[in-house]
Amino acid sequence: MIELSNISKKFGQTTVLDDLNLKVEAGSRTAIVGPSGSGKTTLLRILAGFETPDAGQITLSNQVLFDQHTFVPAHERGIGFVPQEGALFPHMKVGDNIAYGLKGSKEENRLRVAELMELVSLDNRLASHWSHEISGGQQQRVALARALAQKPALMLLDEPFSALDTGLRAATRKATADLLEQAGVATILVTHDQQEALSFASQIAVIRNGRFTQVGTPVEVYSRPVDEETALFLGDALIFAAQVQDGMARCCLGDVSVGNPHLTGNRRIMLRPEQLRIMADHPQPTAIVSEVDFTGHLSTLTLTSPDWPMALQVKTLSQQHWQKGAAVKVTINGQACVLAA
Ligand SMILES: Nc1ncnc2c1ncn2[C@@H]1O[C@H](COP(=O)(O)OP(=O)(O)OP(=O)(O)O)[C@@H](O)[C@H]1O
Repeated sequence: MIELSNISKKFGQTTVLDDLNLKVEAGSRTAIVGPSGSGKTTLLRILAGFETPDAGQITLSNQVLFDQHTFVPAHERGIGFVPQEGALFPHMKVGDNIAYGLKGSKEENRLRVAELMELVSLDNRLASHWSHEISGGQQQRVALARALAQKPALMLLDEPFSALDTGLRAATRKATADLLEQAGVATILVTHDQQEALSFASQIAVIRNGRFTQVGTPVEVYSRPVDEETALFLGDALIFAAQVQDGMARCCLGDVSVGNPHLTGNRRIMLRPEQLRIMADHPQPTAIVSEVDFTGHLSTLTLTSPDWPMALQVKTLSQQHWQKGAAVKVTINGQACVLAA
């Protein structure tokens, strides 16, 4: 569907995008996730046609959009773009915002606007409101409806949910994902929020300093991150020194499978906190709970043991028996991930 090959971009002497390659299949959802300043918006603007790369090639359904001889302008790309904020024209009513760019008669456009508003679950009566008279979540839906009006094959979303509060954010994200899937529109979402990326997309591209450090499914990048920085960026991680041999890693918590018999030597391994099983009232405890930070649903336990080189901090489901001084047994579920040296 859309394919980027060797895309690079400099602003002055600074390399902002460095040799990026990515494929997005028709009708699929990809999230580009990375810290502030990593180049996400620049990449999205390049795909939309608002910015020109210095090198590389972009093709959409086998049509070259950009290479050293070709530059298809934004309005000819058939790509929808919902920017971070300020997406709506303030001097236009909601209905006119959505109709902007529609080419039909007045009556045809009115019907199409009603159809699009229904698609994004907006009450049709809002069509006659000014954009500042509707909520942030509704404004995002209007922006989405306006982009969908062009029947794009590809939709670009630049942190479209960032201005919304937590509850509305999750609901709008789910509604957006569902409607784009129903419409069969491929989507690229840019976000610095790893949970948003993992929940929204079927393909995650992790970007750091203008390079993709890893591209894979949400489960792959979360449970098998390539390096420590990617591991920590995608969620809480426990990282240990380990001796790796014959598909097993020996670390301070015991032996754990790494799933790959070819890895050997002194390595660093990663576990996600949910892989630790912490049992109170066990006949053979291995650690002591030295701190409990209760935050409602979850508590952070600080665990210490004379056999460990350092204390472990583990976020886990709150339980009444997590008391300071409790003796616990700690075991590992699943496989550890061996990080790049
Ligand atoms: N037009 C420009 N001229 C010069 N430098 C720019 C320009 N646009 C972006 N940059 C720089 O490129 C780098 C990447 O910016 P970009 O906005 O793509 O990052 P981002 O990952 O989207 O960040 P954020 O999450 O904060 O929006 C930054 O260092 C930024 O200052």
